[in-house]
Amino acid sequence: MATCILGLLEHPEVLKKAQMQIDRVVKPGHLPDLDDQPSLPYITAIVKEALRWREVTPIGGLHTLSTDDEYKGYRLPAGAIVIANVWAMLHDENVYADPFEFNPDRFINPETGKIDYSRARDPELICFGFGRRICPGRFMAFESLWLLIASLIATFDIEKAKEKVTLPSGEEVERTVELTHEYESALVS
Ligand code: HEM
Repeated sequence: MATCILGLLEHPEVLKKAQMQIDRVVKPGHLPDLDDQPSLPYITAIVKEALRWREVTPIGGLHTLSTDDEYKGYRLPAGAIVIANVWAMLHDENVYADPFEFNPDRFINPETGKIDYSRARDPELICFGFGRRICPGRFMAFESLWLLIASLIATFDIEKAKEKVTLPSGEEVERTVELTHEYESALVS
């Protein structure tokens, strides 16, 4: 959620586009629900991009090999610890153009406006781990995030917090609070 708010804070045009899609699809006075998901691909793209851009588990889970293995000519003995570099996979510029940009449009086909993973791989295939020990909570996690983010976008504007400051000259000015790791944002209903 925090990642998503940060991305929307830095990209007001993404927030506007998402709000316009919600306004077109969801009846006035209602919040988006999971039945609306197929008609709200831009919200889905925002959630996917949040999961990719600042992934929750950059090095996934640690696993131990139960038998000897080989990968690209490297011998991997039983007992070795294997760590999947999820961060590198989700920031590979061969798969995600401009990987450090928060850009949900990478998952949208410009012609159809629908979700399209042919230009950028679905981050869900990576960020929840792999194989037998893949995250069993991934469906619940994705749907909950989707509902939260869709509801947030439907009901609030997200802007940088503003503060009033008195300069040494006595003049009062309004400035935006800068983004740091302790960033602040303002939700405006
Ligand atoms: C955005 C949210 C989440 C992310 C990014 C995430 C990611 C992950 C990752 C990367 C693993 C390790 C997979 C591996 O070892 O290869 C994992 C394991 C696990 N996750 Fe999640 N998870 C999320 C939410 C949840 C939720 C909501 C639940 C439960 C309701 C959950 C339950 C579990 C459990 C039980 C494991 C251990 C599975 C095992 O070792 O067999 N996760 N998760």
